[in-house]
Amino acid sequence: MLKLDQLSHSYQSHTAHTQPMNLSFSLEAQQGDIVALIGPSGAGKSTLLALIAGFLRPDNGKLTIANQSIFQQAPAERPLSMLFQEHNLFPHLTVSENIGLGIHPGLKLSQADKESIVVAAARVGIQQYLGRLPEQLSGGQKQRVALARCLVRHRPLLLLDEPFSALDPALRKEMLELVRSLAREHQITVLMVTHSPEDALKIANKCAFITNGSITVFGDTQPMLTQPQDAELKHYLGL
Ligand SMILES: Nc1ncnc2c1ncn2[C@@H]1O[C@H](COP(=O)(O)OP(=O)(O)OP(=O)(O)O)[C@@H](O)[C@H]1O
Repeated sequence: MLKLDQLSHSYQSHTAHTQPMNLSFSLEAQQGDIVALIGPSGAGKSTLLALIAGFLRPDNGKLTIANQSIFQQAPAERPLSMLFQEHNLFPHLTVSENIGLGIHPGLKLSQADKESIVVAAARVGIQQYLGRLPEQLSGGQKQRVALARCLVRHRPLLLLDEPFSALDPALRKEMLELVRSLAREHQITVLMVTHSPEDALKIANKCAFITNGSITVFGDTQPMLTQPQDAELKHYLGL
C-alpha cells in the first residue's frame, strides 16, 4: 500500500563544526497496518513523516501509495491525513468548523458534508461539543476533534507525530484504542511516531526502528520489542 524506496533527504550543516545529516528510508506497509516509528531523539522520525506528507522535498528515491507515485503531489493533494501533538485546531473556529476544514479549506460545505461532520464527531465521542471553541475543550477533547477532521477526509494513510504524548496515561490508552479501531473499521494504514515502546505494543502490528537517518530494524512489533536481537535496539529499549 505504502512503499518508500530509498527516499532520501540531506540537511546541510549550518556551521563549520557540524556534519550534514543524510537520511534515507526504505519501508513497505500493507493496507490496514499500524506501524510504530521508534528510535532515539534526532534519528529522523519526524523527517520521515515530513517527506511522506510533502512538507520536505526528497533529494532522491521513490514514494508510492497504492502503486501511484505521490512524489510530485502537493501536501494537500496527497492521499493522507496528519495529526500532530499541538497546533491542530484554529482557535477562532468552532469544533464543527475545525472538523469541516478537513473536507474543504474554505468551509464550503454541502448538507452531506455537514452530516459527515456530525457522524465523525459522534464516532470520536465529541458530538455534544460541535458548537464550542477549542479553548472550551480539554486536551483530550481537542485531539478527538483533530482526529475527527482526519476521519472526514477519508484518506487511506494517517500519519501521527506523537499526538497523544501530552495526555495522561488513561486518556492516551483510550485514544490509542480509538485510533486502532478506526484504522480497522476503515482499513486505514497508520504510521505513528512514538517515544513509548508500550504504546507501540498496544497499537502497532509492525514496528520500525530508526537510527541515524535510516530504518535499521523492521518487523512484527511483539517479537521485535520483547525479544530484540539488534544490539542498538536492545540498548535503546534499555534491555
Ligand atoms: N531544518 C533542519 N536543518 C538541519 N538539520 C535538521 C533540520 N531538521 C532536523 N534536522 C536534523 O535532522 C535529524 C533528524 O531530525 P528529526 O526531527 O527527524 O528527528 P526525530 O527522530 O524526529 O527526533 P525527536 O525524537 O527528537 O523528535 C536531527 O539530527 C536534526 O538535528
